[in-house]
Amino acid sequence: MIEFTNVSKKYANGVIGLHNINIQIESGEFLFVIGPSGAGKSSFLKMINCQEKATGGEIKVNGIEITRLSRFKIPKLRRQIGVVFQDFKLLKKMTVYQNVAFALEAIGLPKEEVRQKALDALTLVGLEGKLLFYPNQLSGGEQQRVAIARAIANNPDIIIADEPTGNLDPDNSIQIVNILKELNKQGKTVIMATHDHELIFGQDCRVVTIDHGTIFSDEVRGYYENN
Ligand SMILES: Nc1ncnc2c1ncn2[C@@H]1O[C@H](COP(=O)(O)OP(=O)(O)OP(=O)(O)O)[C@@H](O)[C@H]1O
Repeated sequence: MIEFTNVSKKYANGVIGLHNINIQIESGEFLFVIGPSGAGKSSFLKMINCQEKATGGEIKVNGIEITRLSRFKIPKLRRQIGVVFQDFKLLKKMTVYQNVAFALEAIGLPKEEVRQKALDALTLVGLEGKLLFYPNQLSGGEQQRVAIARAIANNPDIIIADEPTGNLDPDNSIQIVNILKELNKQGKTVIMATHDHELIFGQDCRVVTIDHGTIFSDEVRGYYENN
């Protein structure tokens, strides 16, 4: 479970990114986070893996209070959380396989486990036939699928996706959401920020709207039922 209690984020330059956020996200939920540009969606996601630290309030992830976590304990938290970004963040000089394997090697897994986990993750996203391709030989949708494989390869409980479809056309966007929904069916908590209202129409999921750094609405099935 992820639990925010009175969470605020004031950046060093004085800008308020988040103000008094209270929310509980159960394990196994699929949550869309929507809101206009600058609303605080990325700030909200960055709190969960300590990419940014809250300046007020408390955040618990699977029972652990993370706002005052020492920097030595952050890697352990991050191993529970897979992150997917809008711009894929793939390493250009590495193949599809190497991009996923590299992330697993970096946490010190043995070679055989790296191989198995990388192949399993790439198979799950349908890229087992493109292991030796380089990112610039792939479509945007395929590149994002590599990034998802990298995020899930070590079997995290939680997936955070910050505008993962922001650079993709509608068909590829749907495909990415379908992969995230499949991962959610397998038990993972998925939190996805998006600008794209069209994409979430008809999706039977909880939708949280953030505006001016606060939670403006939190609809368990509202979007689905009203649209
Ligand atoms: N590192 C930072 N330093 C200072 N201000 C920041 C920083 N990161 C974000 N902000 C500010 O915090 C507010 C919320 O930004 P955030 O990136 O969380 O919004 P967002 O909803 O994700 O926007 P977008 O949809 O455009 O990505 C904005 O006013 C932004 O300028």
